[in-house]
Amino acid sequence: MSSFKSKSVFPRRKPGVTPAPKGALSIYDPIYMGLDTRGRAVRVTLMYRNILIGGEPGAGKSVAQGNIVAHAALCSDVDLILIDGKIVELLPYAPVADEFVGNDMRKALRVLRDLQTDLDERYLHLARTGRKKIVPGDGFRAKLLCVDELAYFTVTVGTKDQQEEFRVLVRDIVARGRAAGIITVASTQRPSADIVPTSLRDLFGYRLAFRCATDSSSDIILGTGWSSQGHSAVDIEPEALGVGLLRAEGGFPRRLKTAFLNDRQHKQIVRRAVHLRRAA
Ligand SMILES: Nc1ncnc2c1ncn2[C@@H]1O[C@H](COP(=O)(O)OP(=O)(O)OP(=O)(O)O)[C@@H](O)[C@H]1O
Repeated sequence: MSSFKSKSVFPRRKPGVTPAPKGALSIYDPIYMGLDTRGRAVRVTLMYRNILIGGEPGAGKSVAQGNIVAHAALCSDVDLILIDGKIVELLPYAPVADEFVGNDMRKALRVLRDLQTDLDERYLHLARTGRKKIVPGDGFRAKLLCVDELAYFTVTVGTKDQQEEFRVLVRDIVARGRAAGIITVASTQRPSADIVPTSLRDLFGYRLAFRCATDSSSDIILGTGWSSQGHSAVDIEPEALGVGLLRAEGGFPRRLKTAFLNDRQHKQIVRRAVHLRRAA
């Protein structure tokens, strides 16, 4: 995968807020995810948050993830770090990514280690300035880390040591990233305790469960106990592609149908994002 564009790693930008190019979005803006059962728009604000997306194969995870990445690509204030074990889901966004990693464990680990170093720098900056979170003007741009599919890197490829390092790095980035302006979007088609252990899943402020095979898989995404209260992604009809249960920190799961961008629309968004990012 070495032919993918790879800019110098995590450049530090000059302090001060550069005016956004005309028409650019912001990662501080709510991201449009789709419609709820009453036809109302569902939006999530991912800045200072993370989102875990799970569900059985073909249920709609990549489409949901694509909506988030599309929004982020059109923002002038966030860098994209895309890790895609399946390669094809996020590849269209490689031209606007600071880092794109395909099915390459060594590169994935290198990129995550760099991100962890960046995280350390951000916390040092917070400690020095006596503040609790990174804000615009700090000289640290927001970053969006998207990992598709967690299981690929934690159980399928690489050695046991590499898989463990991957798990530890992702957990640290999810745990400390919030305040530091590093957002994680992680997807899995295997919502099981070994892929998404409690120590990891509890760190996600947003959970999005598409159809799951069992109540326990659904609970792994949404949080323990929701299925026994009648909120289970098992109840989503198999033909209801793109229908999921979205739960925000402290809230009830809310049924939504995600917005669907086709390949042509993604291509158009990437072209626009390339233009916006050059102008930024
Ligand atoms: N919101 C939606 N509206 C219409 N169709 C959708 C929607 N979401 C998903 N689909 C349909 O379902 C198909 C599978 O969706 P998607 O690729 O997102 O599944 P997935 O959960 O990522 O699967 P896998 O785990 O195998 O990668 C899409 O190609 C599309 O045809």
